[in-house]
Amino acid sequence: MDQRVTVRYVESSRLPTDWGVFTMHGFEDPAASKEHLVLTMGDVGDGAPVLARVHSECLTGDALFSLRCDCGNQLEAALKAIAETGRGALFYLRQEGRGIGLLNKIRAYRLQDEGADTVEANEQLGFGPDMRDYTILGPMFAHLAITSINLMTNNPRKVMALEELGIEVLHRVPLQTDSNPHNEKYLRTKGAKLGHMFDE
Ligand SMILES: Nc1nc2c(ncn2[C@@H]2O[C@H](COP(=O)(O)OP(=O)(O)OP(=O)(O)O)[C@@H](O)[C@H]2O)c(=O)[nH]1
Ligand SMILES: [Zn+2]
Repeated sequence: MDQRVTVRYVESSRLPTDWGVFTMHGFEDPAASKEHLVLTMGDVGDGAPVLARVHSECLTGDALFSLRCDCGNQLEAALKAIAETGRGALFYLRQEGRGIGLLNKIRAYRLQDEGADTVEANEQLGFGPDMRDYTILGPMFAHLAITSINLMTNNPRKVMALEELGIEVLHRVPLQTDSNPHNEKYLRTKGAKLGHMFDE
């Protein structure tokens, strides 16, 4: 395992939602001063493949109803799918703004307001297009004894990152939600520059 990964399990509790009652597991990464969550339903440690979502924090989309992206809709769709299946895991990683943080995301949005796309905006700020590090997932998967998943994502790089961690990704389950006039360009750029797979 990566020597820098210091993620530790802390505690679990119930988390009732509109779609069902999840168990919420808290993890801390003291070296990075980050706190991560996993919501599970059912017995995810029994060895059978688990329906899973690895969701990156997007405060604006997940909590503030922003139409600039598809994050809030994806979060809701993933939780619903897990509840309908009765078993699954949603990893909620505090990697806001593809790892650049909330305030830098606002800087990037400002550049996008002036015409840049999401990749150009990151680059103008001196960041790579996607600064996320998925190695933090290693201890979280190990704690939950999940070794094999069906992953809800449109991002093939996420699939590769998980396989590199030793997690078997049996299927990629597309997680597409409706576009709107505010996120059309964002979704187009993800498809054209970041490799995301979308059906027309
Ligand atoms: N830097 C930056 N980050 C953004 C922007 N819009 C959304 N994000 C962040 O992007 C992350 C979500 O990543 P996405 O690229 O939308 O999707 P993904 O996780 O790679 O792929 P899926 O699994 O298909 O959702 C969240 O952390 C958001 O905060 C943006 O314009 N600039
Ligand atoms: Zn978002």
